[in-house]
This record gives sequence, structure tokens and C-alpha cells, in this order.
Amino acid sequence: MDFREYPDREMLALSLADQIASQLAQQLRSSDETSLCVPGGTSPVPIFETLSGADIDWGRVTVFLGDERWVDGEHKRSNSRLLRRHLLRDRAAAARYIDLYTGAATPDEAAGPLAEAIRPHLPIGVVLLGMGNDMHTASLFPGAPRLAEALAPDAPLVLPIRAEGADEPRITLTRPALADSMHLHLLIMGPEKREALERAQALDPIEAPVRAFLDNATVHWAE
Ligand SMILES: O=C(O)[C@H](O)[C@@H](O)[C@H](O)[C@H](O)COP(=O)(O)O
Repeated sequence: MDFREYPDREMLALSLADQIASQLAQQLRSSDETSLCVPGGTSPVPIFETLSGADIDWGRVTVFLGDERWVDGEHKRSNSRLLRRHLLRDRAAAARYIDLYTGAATPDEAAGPLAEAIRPHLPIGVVLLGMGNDMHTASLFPGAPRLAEALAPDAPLVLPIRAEGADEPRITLTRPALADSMHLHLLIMGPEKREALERAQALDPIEAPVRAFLDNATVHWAE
């Protein structure tokens, strides 16, 4: 795990957006296309807004979320709505986008088709993960009934998740889908998350799901 501390959140956002853009551009120099997987939540918004203006060939980048709340795309809790407002605009509006919210009644029936939609984009070019204070990442929540299944090396690429820590049914990419990415970044801000990260390093992924990704992650932190 590579841990990078920044003087403030603005410097973190500018630097991380630049690192992601550079990694995507580098991949596009040797491949026809690449992929970018991003988290929902509030922390990544400044990174999205900087990244949306990056001068790369977005038409050859496929973007998708690492997880989604199973709510309509215009619902205030929708991560897809967050992306449309903060990332998929400016130059990045040209990106190809796979929406994890399919409109199906439940995430259970959407998981199979979404796995097939995601599969051609593996290994993901760049993955950005967030983390909750409970050490969840994506929608891999401690205590979730299907967490062990989602953490297994042979897990389906996409699974529905219901958990006490989640306000609504979720859909999430799983460990094999996320962990094998070419570049994996973890974004955390504030003292509580730094403390949670330190706890996670000593725990098993079943107790601290973010632990499943730390070995290959570059962690970006500011107060
Ligand atoms: O759907 C989600 O909520 C995210 O994908 C989730 O995994 C997020 O990254 C963490 O909950 C941190 O969220 P904040 O950045 O808002 O603290």
C-alpha cells in the first residue's frame, strides 16, 4: 500500500485528478480503449469536477460506478445522478457510460446482465474507491449477508447487496472485478477515515472489506 498525504483537500483533488487523467492517457497510447470505475458519495466530487475537464480522448474511455444505490436516476441518493452532474460533463461528457441502475425492479435481476456489460472492460484501467468509517468500500459492507460471496476470488463480477449500513438495496462490483485493475486508488479524507484505514490494515476483509484492496492501492488522504 502506497500512502500519500496532501497539505489540504484542494491539493489532493487536483493531484489525484491529474494522476487519474495521466494514467488513462497513458493507457490510451497503447490501447484502443480503457475504463474508469469511480465511487459515489461526497468525497470524490472535487476530483470529478477537475477530471471532467481533462484533455484526454474520453470517447475511448468507458466509465461506470463501483456501486449504486437502487434508486431512480433522478433520486437525490443516485450515484449516477452525481456522476452526470459532476463528472460526465465538459470534455468527459464524451465518455461512454454504463449505468448500473437499469430500472429493473430489484438489483438481483440486473446483476447478471450488468456483469456481462462490465466484463469486456476488465481489467479496469483505473479504479477509484471511497471508504466509509465502517471500513466499507463500494457497497461491500461489513455484516452484509452476501459479503463473503462478493469477496471470493471466483465471485460474480456484480452482486446485489442489502446491508444494515446501506439505506437502500445496492448493486456492487465485487472483489475480482475491482481488485485486478491496472491502477487502484483509495480516496479518504478526515481523521476518522484515517483511523478506520489503520484499523482495517490489521483486520480480515470480512470484518473490513476495504482491506481486500489495500495491498495494491495508492491511498490519498488529507485532513
Ligand atoms: O455509494 C456509495 O456511498 C459509495 O460508493 C461508497 O462506497 C462511498 O465511497 C463511501 O460510502 C464513502 O462516501 P463519502 O465519500 O460520502 O464519505
